[in-house]
Amino acid sequence: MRPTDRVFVALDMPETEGAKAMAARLAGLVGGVKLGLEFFMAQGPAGIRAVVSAGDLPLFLDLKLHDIPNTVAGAVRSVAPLAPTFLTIHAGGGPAMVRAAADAAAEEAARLGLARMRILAVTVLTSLSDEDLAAVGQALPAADQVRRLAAMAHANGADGVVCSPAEVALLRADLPADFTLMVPGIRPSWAAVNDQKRVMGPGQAVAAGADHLVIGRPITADPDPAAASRRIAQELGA
Ligand SMILES: O=c1ccn([C@@H]2O[C@H](COP(=O)(O)O)[C@@H](O)[C@H]2O)c(=O)[nH]1
Repeated sequence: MRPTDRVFVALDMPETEGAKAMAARLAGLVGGVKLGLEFFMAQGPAGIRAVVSAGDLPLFLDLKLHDIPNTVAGAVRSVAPLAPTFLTIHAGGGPAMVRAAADAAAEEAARLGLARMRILAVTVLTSLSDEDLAAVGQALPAADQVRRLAAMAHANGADGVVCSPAEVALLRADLPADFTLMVPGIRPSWAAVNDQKRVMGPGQAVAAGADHLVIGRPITADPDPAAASRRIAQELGA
């Protein structure tokens, strides 16, 4: 994999034209686009299609589905025609929900004749610290909770997890090499940390074993997003 292919740029914005322009500008400098709740709530599936075709890049659809198994399976079927490479669900939805999502992804791919989207389970959001977890009644440190959720997600058919860079090395030791580690909370030394709590630089995260990096504001809020992407690519060894 080329170093730039590891990076999914998070296009957290509500407007199609802005997201299309950013995707087109970054084509060749990143491996794919990540579209999430802000964009999907505003523009829906039609907006997603427009952005993907503007950059001709793989799609990571970060909807973080979290509901009862039947509802999540239905949502997975509903987004399958968008042919995302990756789709997120929340691991906290439990074993039956993870299994329902994985089964729905496989069934729908076979029915539509598409490549199967890879289901990624979000473990503990990178914006949460150990203290934040305690405040919502989770006594375990974040790293322990991430390990527990990742093992559960793997056992129930998920293709990988979303975790912070701080847990990558632990999960690499626990889980098979083909279990995808998708890693946000990436902050080059020159970028603001913002609301993220468990962060690391891009080079360090890949050295620890991350497959893909999710990077938003360090690229999209930079006055020159293409130059920021090139700086990150250099740090990854391009
Ligand atoms: O635990 C998580 C899960 C998802 N994200 C998403 O990644 C990007 C990060 O954007 P930055 O601007 O680089 O902070 C964003 O779209 C989140 O929704 C995450 O940060 N942490």
